[in-house]
This record gives sequence, structure tokens and C-alpha cells, in this order.
Amino acid sequence: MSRQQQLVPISIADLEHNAHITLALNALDYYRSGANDMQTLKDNQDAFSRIRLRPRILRDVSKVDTQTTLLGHTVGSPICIAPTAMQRLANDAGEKATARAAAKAKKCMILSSWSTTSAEDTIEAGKEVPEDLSSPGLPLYWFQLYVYKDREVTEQLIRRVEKAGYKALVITVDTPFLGRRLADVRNVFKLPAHMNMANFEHKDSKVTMATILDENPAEAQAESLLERTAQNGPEAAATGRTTKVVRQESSLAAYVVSQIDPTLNWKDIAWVRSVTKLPVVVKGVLTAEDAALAAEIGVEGILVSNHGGRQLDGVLATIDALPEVLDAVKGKNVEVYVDGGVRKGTDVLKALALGAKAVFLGRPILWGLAHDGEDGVTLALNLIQQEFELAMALAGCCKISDITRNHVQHGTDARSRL
Ligand SMILES: Cc1cc2nc3c(=O)[nH]c(=O)nc-3n(C[C@H](O)[C@H](O)[C@H](O)COP(=O)(O)O)c2cc1C
Ligand SMILES: CC(C)CC(=O)C(=O)O
Repeated sequence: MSRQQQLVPISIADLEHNAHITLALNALDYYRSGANDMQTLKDNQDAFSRIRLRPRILRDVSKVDTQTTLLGHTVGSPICIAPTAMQRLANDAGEKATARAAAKAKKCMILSSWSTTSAEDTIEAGKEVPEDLSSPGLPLYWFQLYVYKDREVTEQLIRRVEKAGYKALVITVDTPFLGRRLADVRNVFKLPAHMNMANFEHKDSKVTMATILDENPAEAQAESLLERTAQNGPEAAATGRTTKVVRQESSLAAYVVSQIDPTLNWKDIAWVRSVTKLPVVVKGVLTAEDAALAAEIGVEGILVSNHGGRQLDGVLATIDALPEVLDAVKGKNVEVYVDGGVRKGTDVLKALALGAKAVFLGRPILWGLAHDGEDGVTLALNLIQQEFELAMALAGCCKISDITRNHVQHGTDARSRL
């Protein structure tokens, strides 16, 4: 059996392939896993393939413009960056690298509450990138909020991100408990000792990270596939670690139990709205019923998400849930976005054709980071951006408002118009 080769990446799939070879198993498994049987994780991507495109022809597509607005801010494209925790596991520059790549591409980035770089340092890194005046639009930073049991901790975090310049709060509502990701349990997931949840690093912070910090770094960091292959031959590399299943629950799940408030309900969303002037987006809506409640409470945005298949396994693929959410808020002043399984330019086109205002990418950004830090994230963003521009042109669309529901249908039956 030959050792797996890294590819010169020309697609998100290539970046993922490379990350599978280079990342340490502890990080790779944390990033790639879904919950339980990972049905929903798979379906997020499969569902895009079930949707077919209906291109229009002869429309002068010599110039394609992807500019759009998100909650009143102009950005270069509807392709955005979803919040993913602990980015320094992929590359030491972590969230700073992502913020700089977002700035260069004039894209929207959502920073995770559980970043390994503080909210202030992350946005500063983005602001250091010289402004590109050649086209309109600016980078945009939003902050993803986990509501802590301790509301004082939550409110302090809100004050900090308001001051730092984040333009919206994205409240994650699908994680009262952490989904069961088997690989993290097997690997006894730990955050290496030189990293931390940087938004809570102050010594007087009431947030304890004891469950996830690695007290024995030499042991817990399983090697990358490359290292495992070199040491043990391809068979050992394929099987990975086989020893030490010592816990039934991952350290991350234990952390969530200790800190995150499982009593979270609609009143808390109203509470967050009452303590900030920032617009609020709820992340994790999958049904028309909840979309209607969110609109009633007055949130500014809904992110249709199943957390990348990492929470409740067996839920609908997000692109399948999107139409009912859109229908439920029709005529209301709410922007609707989607994440989950977006890997190609045609996926972006399909999501926008169904009515999403923007799409967010989770894992592709991590694969880019793992490949080459800031340049790797830039590459990931550019690859999908170029694919999207080509898909728009081939479908006869010059600008975002040209993309309509008539550009998609379900499956191959011409009567299955969406
Ligand atoms: C490694 C990883 C960490 C994540 N961390 C967070 C997080 O801290 N907060 C959050 O709201 N969502 C988090 N998510 C979910 C993403 O925001 C997003 O919903 C999902 O990754 C989109 O699916 P995709 O990875 O297929 O693009 C995480 C996802 C991954 C893969
Ligand atoms: C540590 C986790 C709660 C962050 C997260 O949302 C995830 O891993 O999916």
C-alpha cells in the first residue's frame, strides 16, 4: 500500500484530503466528526446533489458581481465563515489567520465564543490588513455567543465584543448539551496546554476550563497520519490509536455541562436583545415553527444550521430545511442564512436560489487553515468564490439579485420545481 500523497489543492475536497494527512488525530477527529452515526453530516452534502440547476442562456455574463449586504453592511460576497471553536489546533495563527483572510476577501467572519484567540486580538488582526479600495465593501465580523449559566459572564462578553467592533451577535441555540461525537470520546480529546479558550483566560474569570486542558501533553496528542505511517507502517496508520478508551463522555461534553445553560429558552433570547443594541441572529433553527417564533421575538437573522451534523444526528440536511424556514418568515424583516455541507460554488448558487441571503462555511476554513494558515484560508475562500462566480455565469446570472427559485428544482423530474 502506498503512502497517501498530499495534493496541490484546486478544490475544497483537495484541502480536506490534505488535512486528513497532516493534522494530528486529536484535532482532525474533532474537526471532521459528526454526532453518532454521522447520518446528518453526510446528508448535508448529499442533499445539495439532489437539487438540480436550471440555467438560463444568452444573458451577457461577461461581468459577474457577487457583492451583497448582510444586516445593512456591504460585503464582497455571500460566502461567509461560520464559527468554529479552537482554530489554533489547525495552525498556530488560528483565528488571527482567518480574520486576515476574511479581511482580504471582504467576507463576513463569525468568531466562536470558544476561540483560541481572544475576540479583541482576532478583530485587531483583521483590521491590520490594509483596506482594499478597488471595490466597495468591507470585511465584517460577527460574534457567536454561547449563553453561559452565569449571565454576568455572558453580559461581560457581550460588552467586550460590542467595544471591539463586532457587528452582530449570533446566538447558538442547538447546544444545550453537546452532541455525542464518538471519536472525541475515544481520543480523550484535550486542548494542548499552550492553548486556551482565550475569551475566558483572565485569572479571575469564573469560567473553568479544567476538563478540556491537557495536563499530560506528551500522551494525549495523537500524531498525524503522516507521522503514524512513518513510524508504524500503513496498517497502523489506518487503524490509528486502539488503546485507552477511559471515559464515556468527552471532555468537551463535560465542559458544556459545567458552563452552558441548558435552560436556555426564548425569554433568554429576548434578554440578550434587551442588553445589547447589536442585531441578533439565532443559529440552529431547522423548522418553520421555530423560525416563526424567532421572527415574532424580533431577531434580525436566522441561521439555518444543524451545527455541521454535530448535534442531533438524524435531523434534516440544512438545505432541505431551508425552504420551510423561508416560507415561515416570508414578508418579515428577517434575513435567513444557511450553513452545513457547502463545499462548491454550485452549492452556494443552490442555497441562494432557494432564498438564503448568505451561506457559511465551517470545516472548509479549517482545512484551509491546516493547509497553510492565512494563505490556506485565502485559498479556500478564493477557490469557492471562483467556483461560485463561474456557476453564476453558467446559470446566466450577473448579480446576486438575478439568482431566483427558478434556477433550481428537486431531482431530475422536470415537474419537481421548488
Ligand atoms: C470543529 C467545529 C467546531 C465548531 N464550533 C462551533 C462553535 O464554537 N460554535 C458554533 O455555533 N458552531 C460551531 N460549529 C458549527 C459551525 O458553526 C457550522 O454550523 C458547521 O460547521 C457548518 O457545517 P460545515 O462544517 O459542513 O460547513 C463548529 C463546527 C465544527 C466542524
Ligand atoms: C466546544 C464545542 C461546544 C464547540 C462546538 O460548537 C463544536 O465543537 O461543535
